[in-house]
Amino acid sequence: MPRGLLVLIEGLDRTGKSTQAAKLVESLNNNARLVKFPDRTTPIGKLINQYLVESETQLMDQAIHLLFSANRWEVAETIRATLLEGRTVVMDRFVYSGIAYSAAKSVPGMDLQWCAQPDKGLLKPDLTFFLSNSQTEQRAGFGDERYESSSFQSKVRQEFEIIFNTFESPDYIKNHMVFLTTTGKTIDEVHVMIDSALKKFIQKGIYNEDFMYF
Ligand SMILES: Nc1ncnc2c1ncn2[C@@H]1O[C@H](COP(=O)(O)OP(=O)(O)O)[C@@H](O)[C@H]1O
Ligand SMILES: Cc1cn([C@H]2C[C@H](O)[C@@H](COP(=O)(O)OP(=O)(O)O)O2)c(=O)[nH]c1=O
Repeated sequence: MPRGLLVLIEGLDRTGKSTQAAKLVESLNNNARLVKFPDRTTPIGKLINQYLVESETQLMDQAIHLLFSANRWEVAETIRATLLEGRTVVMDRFVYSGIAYSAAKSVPGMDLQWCAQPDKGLLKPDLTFFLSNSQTEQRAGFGDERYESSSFQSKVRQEFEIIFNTFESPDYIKNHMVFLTTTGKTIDEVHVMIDSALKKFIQKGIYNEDFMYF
């Protein structure tokens, strides 16, 4: 039995990632599994949630970075097992967010290499969608959480670009990443873009049984 596909939906805050991840899983007849990061339901995830929603919660930037990474390692084995069952796993954020948001803080010593280290060894997605939207600040809920300010988001965007160009080969970017601008597009229109890119990816037959790793 062929393994399932590991699909990632990435992007800045309120770009429609969760909406699209849920729609994608639904369109795969619920045979796919949705995994959202941060997973706020685990004990580590509860701490992360507190940090994000309560501005008075203080944690060293290094500590919260490691908690976000640990939150991914908590479910790493479940993700692998699901893929080996032949089911697709759709992730809503993953390692790229972990590196980009922490690096955007410009904390001395927390450079890209430092930020990337704790996630080394996690499975790398077969296909990543990166959603961009220039109107997210007008969306419901923007500004409710710690990182949701225009200036910080624009720093995060720059870090994402640096990460893709530093850590990923042009070949990986060409074959395994899809950048979608969704400004002015409805939820359904974005879904159609994602669905057709996924079908094209499967048709090309680029992914194989071997897993890739960060
Ligand atoms: N294409 C779209 N057009 C308009 N509103 C959208 C679109 N996609 C998502 N939204 C809305 O924007 C808000 C944030 O969407 P969400 O999927 O939670 O984003 P994220 O997971 O990236 O933070 C929600 O209120 C959602 O209904
Ligand atoms: C997964 C992850 C998210 N984050 C940040 C991004 C978001 O600002 C915040 C919460 O993520 P998320 O719940 O996806 O927020 P949103 O729905 O607004 O996109 O946590 C990190 O800083 N590091 C990480 O490793």
